[in-house]
Amino acid sequence: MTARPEGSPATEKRQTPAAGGGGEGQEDVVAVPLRRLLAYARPHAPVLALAALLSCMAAVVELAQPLVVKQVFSQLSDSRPVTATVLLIVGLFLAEALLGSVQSYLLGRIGEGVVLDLRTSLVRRLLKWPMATYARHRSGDLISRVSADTTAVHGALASSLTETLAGVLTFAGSLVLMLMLDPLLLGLTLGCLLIASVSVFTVSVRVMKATVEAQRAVGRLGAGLERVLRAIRTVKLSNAEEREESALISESRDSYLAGIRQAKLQALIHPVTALSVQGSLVLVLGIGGARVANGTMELGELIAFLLYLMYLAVPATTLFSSFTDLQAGRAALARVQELLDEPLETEPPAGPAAAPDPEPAPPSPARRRPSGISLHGVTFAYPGRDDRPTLRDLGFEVPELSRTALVGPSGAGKSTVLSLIGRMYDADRGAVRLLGRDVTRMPLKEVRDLIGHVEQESPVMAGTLRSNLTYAHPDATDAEIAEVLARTNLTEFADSLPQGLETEVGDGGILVSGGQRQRIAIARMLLKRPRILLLDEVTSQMDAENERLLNETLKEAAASCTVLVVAHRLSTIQDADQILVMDAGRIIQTGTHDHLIREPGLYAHLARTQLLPTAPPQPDPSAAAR
Ligand SMILES: Nc1ncnc2c1ncn2[C@@H]1O[C@H](COP(=O)(O)OP(=O)(O)OP(=O)(O)O)[C@@H](O)[C@H]1O
Repeated sequence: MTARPEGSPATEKRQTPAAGGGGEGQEDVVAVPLRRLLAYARPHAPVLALAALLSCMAAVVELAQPLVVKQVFSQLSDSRPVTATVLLIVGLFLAEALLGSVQSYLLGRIGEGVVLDLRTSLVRRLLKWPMATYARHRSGDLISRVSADTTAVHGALASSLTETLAGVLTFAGSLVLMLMLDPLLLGLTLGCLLIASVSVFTVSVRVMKATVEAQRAVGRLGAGLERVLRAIRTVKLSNAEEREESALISESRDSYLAGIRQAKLQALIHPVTALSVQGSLVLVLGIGGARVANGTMELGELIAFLLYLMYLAVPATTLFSSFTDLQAGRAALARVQELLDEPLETEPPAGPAAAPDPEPAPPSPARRRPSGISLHGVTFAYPGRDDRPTLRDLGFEVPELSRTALVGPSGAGKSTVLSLIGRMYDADRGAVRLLGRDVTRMPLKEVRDLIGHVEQESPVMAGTLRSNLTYAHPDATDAEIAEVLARTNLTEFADSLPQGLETEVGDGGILVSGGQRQRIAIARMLLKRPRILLLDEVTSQMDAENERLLNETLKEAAASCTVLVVAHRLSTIQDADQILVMDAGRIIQTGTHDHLIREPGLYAHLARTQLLPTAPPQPDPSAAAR
């Protein structure tokens, strides 16, 4: 498969506008509707209800306090004892503190629970996307959405939403009691708060935009870092550190600038709210004081009203700032939701196990055994390249328990054929069959259980040598491991490692050589004992001795499984049972090595260029076509 670093221009070109990770930032800010945010809190409804109940109780306790204070003033003016009433106030303070603390713990729990739910759903779905979807997203941005954006949702739910709930209760209660105390003073207070509300609403929309910009910039920073770290050798060998450094710093700066914009806007909210409350305080003091002086209002009433006004200040500030946090959380959830909405790999409809499909083409006279792998009329174009199919009406059969080689020039589509066999992609037309069954009618797990695919990049994952070897067969015994190590000439290597099989091989197999990496990847698939073994250019980094040994191993493997090997070096596949020659998405020649080197065509041409003995030179017929 042609190596395609994520985030390369080709993948960015196909990125949808809403994908969010790549150099966007100019598209409209999206936010999920509030009900969708609330839907995530639904599974925690019982705890939420308890928190709401405690909120109500705290609000009632808080709202009762000014009334009791008013009572103290009345008792004092009537020269009655106030001890019991003062004790009641202290009790109310303690009760409010206790209720507040339990409520805050419950809300924190709900927030964490929602984040856990979101991350669980994300992780479950992320690993089940079709390959084309991964190409549309950048890994670093995905990581940022799973970590940073879900945390922002936590902020919106745990603090904003729930603080809003508590704030609304105290706010509404205060308003009702203030109305009962003095409707005129309440009217003045509401006038001031209205001005604040309009300004806060205007600011909060801009805060949301700035938040989204900051989140996107963090996503791009993650994606950029991931891209650079993955290819750190190339970066160093290309002397590109400074270029990459300034690109990464520029992403950090974008995030910083958006963060500063956000901080500036949020900083406006507090003074606007405080000023409106202070403005109403001055008005109430002035007008209320005058009315107390002329005897139309009691001092206790004015003090109670002022206390309610102070109570109003806290929920008003909380409400206004929670509103902006809520907007930010909705925007973050939109980025998370976008990933959750991506479709998963398609499974066949559940039903009785599919019987082998009738083979459409009559078996070829040369076919001695049933097909291990067969492709019929397969046409396939990568997403976004519909006008240029990579495979065109391609067909071939690989008899079961045989060794077939697929050869052809670079870009002919060999790795793509292997991808279709493993259902990394589905054919646009035609059928891919494994052991007589259409892969699209088999459960994905079954397809992948049947197959052992050693990819061209022979990935070695961060972890120990043992974890790498047993990745596809976690229950492998030590004896089985020792056997495959011997078959892939890795025994000496494993013994030479400081902690043997338990030695860490580094992220991406950075601590092993290219040839060792390829042999580890092959050993991993041999340990799996698949019925179909696919090998994609897996000897490219091996020395001649290891290549010879591997060929022996593959010959042995063909006694128990069907082997399809993609190779550039024809010397490695001369004794294959069948050779398929591929060019521009089609099979153009089929036969054994001895047969093909005598036939004028691409194979003989390739053999000559690799200095293999051939029949007398023939013109290359495909050269004209290509
Ligand atoms: N994920 C992808 N998205 C889009 N195009 C792709 C993708 N992978 C491969 N291609 C394109 O499909 C064509 C065939 O690629 P493929 O990797 O199958 O060729 P190949 O014969 O295996 O080449 P090589 O011998 O160099 O590995 C190439 O033109 C390649 O650019």
